[in-house]
Amino acid sequence: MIPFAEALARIADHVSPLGTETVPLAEASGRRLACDLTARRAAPRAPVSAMDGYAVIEAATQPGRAIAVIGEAVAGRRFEGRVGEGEAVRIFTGAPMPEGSDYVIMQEYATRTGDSVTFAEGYGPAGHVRAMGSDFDAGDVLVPAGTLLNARAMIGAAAADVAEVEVAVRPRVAIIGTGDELAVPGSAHAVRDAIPESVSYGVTALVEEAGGCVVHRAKCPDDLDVLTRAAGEALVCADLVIVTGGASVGDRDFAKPMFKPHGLSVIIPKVAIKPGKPVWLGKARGKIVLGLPGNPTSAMVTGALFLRPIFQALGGANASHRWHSLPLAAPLKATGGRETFVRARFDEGGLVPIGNQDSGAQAALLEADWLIRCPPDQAALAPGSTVTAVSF
Ligand SMILES: Nc1nc2c(c(=O)[nH]1)N[C@H]1C(S)=C(S)[C@@H](COP(=O)(O)OP(=O)(O)OC[C@H]3O[C@@H](n4cnc5c(N)ncnc54)[C@H](O)[C@@H]3O)O[C@H]1N2
Ligand code: MOO
Repeated sequence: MIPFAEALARIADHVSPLGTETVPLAEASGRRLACDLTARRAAPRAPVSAMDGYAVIEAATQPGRAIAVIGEAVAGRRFEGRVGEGEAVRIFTGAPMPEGSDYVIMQEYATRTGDSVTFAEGYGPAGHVRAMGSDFDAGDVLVPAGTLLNARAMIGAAAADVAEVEVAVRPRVAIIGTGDELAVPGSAHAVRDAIPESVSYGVTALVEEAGGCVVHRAKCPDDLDVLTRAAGEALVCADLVIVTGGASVGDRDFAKPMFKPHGLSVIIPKVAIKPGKPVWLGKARGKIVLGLPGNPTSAMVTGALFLRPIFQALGGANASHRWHSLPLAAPLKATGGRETFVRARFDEGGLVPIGNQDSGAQAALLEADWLIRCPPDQAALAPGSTVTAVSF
């Protein structure tokens, strides 16, 4: 059994990048960026209006005095002339500010009569002008290499004005669920002693969130021959094979033995964490194999803690977690001899450990969106204490 920090270090040491490919921007969502994306132009490229209204010279404008409207500026087509004192240009949101103007009065304060406009009291103090470069400058790195292109990052990528992006090759993942008791969801109720196979569904979602693609799924009984064949098939079609269950010490725990004939070398044997100490990592036929414990909560906790760094490493990024220092809003129990990841939810006042900390829990997972990282033998903590946590 090795400490969690050592397990993360071994992932960084043993999991190599799969390489990169270029894809059209429209297909880049969910992919991991391989190179920095740099802005070709500032945004805005010139000062622009933030409102629909009238562009004027602030110092030369006063409420109640009619001024001449000399033209129009729209987003994508500027007014080519110059605004002078006592003049206004009709302007719309996003339009470049006409030369000479420095201020936009919202149309809600304007009364238009033919070619002149009068403004009501109270239009200030904001001038509603977005300064050139106020969003970003030419040459700024908008999206750094290694970023998983989520919704917000896609905006930055497109704003960088690129048609295609270089991304990490999407890891192909196979998931093998092991256990005689497992039935396809929808069929378990009809079979005595069967349970719905839930873990692979959660693991699939974790894989997809991390930028991977599940290419193969199998659900196998605890039969070493069957499992060994399943391991062989999975190793052919995937870059990463995830096997769930059978990781412990029971007579029918075959997760490691099923990979032995395929040349398994163990990188992480088990990890001194709670829950999930049976989690393991190895390599077989040049592919990464991750073994997750069968208990659903243990599988999700270890999945979250290990899949993220594995995908980062496969994608050529630094393998790391984003740890947060957050306050406790409820008491936290003392930890035992293993580093412990307490499932918690975030309330207004801070983190609240959820009631059911059983590693076999399924229903309680829905409540928990944070993991509190507790060192071994930590004393009980009172509300208000600061803890280290990672999103779950
Ligand atoms: N004598 C010992 N027993 C156990 C130890 C130990 O150190 N000594 N470790 C315990 C810990 S910790 C865990 S975690 C579990 C993990 O065991 P396995 O990885 O071998 O998991 P299974 O025995 O196959 O299953 C455990 C539990 O989870 C259910 N399960 C399994 N797969 C799924 C699935 N895909 N979907 C839903 N539920 C699943 C299974 O039915 C069992 O109830 O071992 C402890 N034992
Ligand atoms: O560590 Mo196991 O994953 O607690 O039940």
